[in-house]
Amino acid sequence: MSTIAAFYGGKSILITGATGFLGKVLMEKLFRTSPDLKVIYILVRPKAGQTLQQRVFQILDSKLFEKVKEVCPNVHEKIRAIYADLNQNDFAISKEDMQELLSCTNIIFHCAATVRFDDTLRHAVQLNVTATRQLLLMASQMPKLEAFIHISTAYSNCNLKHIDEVIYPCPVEPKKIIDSLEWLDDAIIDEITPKLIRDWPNIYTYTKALGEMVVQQESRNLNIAIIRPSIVGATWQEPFPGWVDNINGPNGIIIATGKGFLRAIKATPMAVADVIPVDTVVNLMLAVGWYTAVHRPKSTLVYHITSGNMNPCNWHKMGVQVLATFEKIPFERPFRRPNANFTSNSFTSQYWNAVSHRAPAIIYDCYLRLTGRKPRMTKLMNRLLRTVSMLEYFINRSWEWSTYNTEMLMSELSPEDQRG
Ligand SMILES: CCCCCCCCCCCCCCCCCCCCCCCC(=O)SCCNC(=O)CCNC(=O)[C@H](O)C(C)(C)COP(=O)(O)OP(=O)(O)OC[C@H]1O[C@@H](n2cnc3c(N)ncnc32)[C@H](O)[C@@H]1OP(=O)(O)O
Ligand SMILES: NC(=O)C1=CN([C@@H]2O[C@H](COP(=O)(O)OP(=O)(O)OC[C@H]3O[C@@H](n4cnc5c(N)ncnc54)[C@H](OP(=O)(O)O)[C@@H]3O)[C@@H](O)[C@H]2O)C=CC1
Repeated sequence: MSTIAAFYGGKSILITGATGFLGKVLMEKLFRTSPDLKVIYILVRPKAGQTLQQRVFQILDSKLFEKVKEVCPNVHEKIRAIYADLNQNDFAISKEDMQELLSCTNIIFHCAATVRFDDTLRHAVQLNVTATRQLLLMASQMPKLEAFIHISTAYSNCNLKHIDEVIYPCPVEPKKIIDSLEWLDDAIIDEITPKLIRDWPNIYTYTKALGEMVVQQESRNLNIAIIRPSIVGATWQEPFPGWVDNINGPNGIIIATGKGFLRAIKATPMAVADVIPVDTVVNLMLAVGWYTAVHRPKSTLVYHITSGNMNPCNWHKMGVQVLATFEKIPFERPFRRPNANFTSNSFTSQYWNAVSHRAPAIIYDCYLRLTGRKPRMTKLMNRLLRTVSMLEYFINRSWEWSTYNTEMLMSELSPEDQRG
């Protein structure tokens, strides 16, 4: 049996963000490879009219968990959904649940965050900074805690070209920002946000950098590690290839290309497409949890999980592969035949947006109106182009991430664990 899988046997694990993309795959891998773990606590909030139990059942009944049912038939008894809203300062966790978390938790994987690029600063600070601080305070009251694994992003310092596995200081102390947000009104916050985030491209990456500083400043005597994945894509191998459940990052753009909505995107074709499969990220998370708990490094180690220096791909190659795939396996009833290109400059991009995106959408909506149906294409196209505009920063640049710590960790693993 794998050393790492054996380590999680009998453990009580707390996962925040377990209902998210990364959290679900982490939960699945834990149940499938360490079915003798004691319990996984997940902080869940009601969403889209579903209760906690309904959300948990929906996740456990999904295709992603098919293999888990075979190896861990009592999985329902090993998962403990705890009501929590990270927007609330005390997470709105009941006294009884809090008592159980504080007294029983051995490992914490903190995945919860807002990953929206256009969130408000107030909401993003609440989730990506204040909630992290609150969880660290909780962790400091857990006598059995062996490791706290914080999930950040490889883009938390994307204002730098070369990024090392270290925590970089932010221009403004997180505590000062948290305190200011308590009395500033939204209008003032909106006005000062561009100046505050400086050369960060969006509020998401900026607040993830602040979150890392909070981890460093409030680590107390906790045994902590930070993991920075790049762009997390669909599963490569486990539990089966090609699983993804969101339209974030490349996923939405690829779908829009396949449906024939997107015909051109402003990208640097030779820029590194640093996409990393979600199961690869989860394998590293479990390895980091084991290493941090067993070897107890003297300081908070940062681990980059990126593909650019191991198995580099670029956006051109990815685009060609995407189009070839849709040639072989087309969507049903696409808006148009998939045929997209990268444009290199803003004027050409604006031209294609007008001619190949907005005009066809308007014409199609006229057709819908004439045939007595509700127009929807212009709204969808505007949303898609807004999404593309937010992603353009990341597809017109390349970064170099050092991976010394990740390589060191890999060298500590058994051959079986190195295979993941
Ligand atoms: C040579 C051949 C060339 C071929 C070119 C074409 C091929 C292309 C393939 C390769 C290119 C791929 C480029 C991708 C670039 C990836 C870069 C990503 C970088 C991320 C760096 C950081 C990674 C992280 O650390 S965190 C995870 C990343 N976070 C995100 O990705 C979040 C980004 N998304 C957002 O912030 C929001 O979704 C936002 C603001 C962009 C849109 O918000 P909005 O409120 O408008 O939408 P939603 O509420 O999300 O959804 C409303 C509605 O719109 C639909 N929708 C939303 N996004 C997309 C989308 N991308 N594509 C399609 N549809 C989308 C969504 O379904 C909703 O529909 P409803 O019916 O209203 O629910
Ligand atoms: N996806 C990617 O490409 C990358 C992601 N990351 C990091 O990985 C982590 C997970 O990302 P990912 O899984 O993609 O994100 P998702 O948006 O899929 O999941 C976010 C999770 O956070 C939870 N959450 C958000 N707000 C609250 C709240 N107020 N109270 C309780 N829970 C809340 C969500 O719960 P709910 O289901 O109720 O909304 C969900 O479980 C994040 O920290 C992100 O920064 C890093 C690099 C790349």
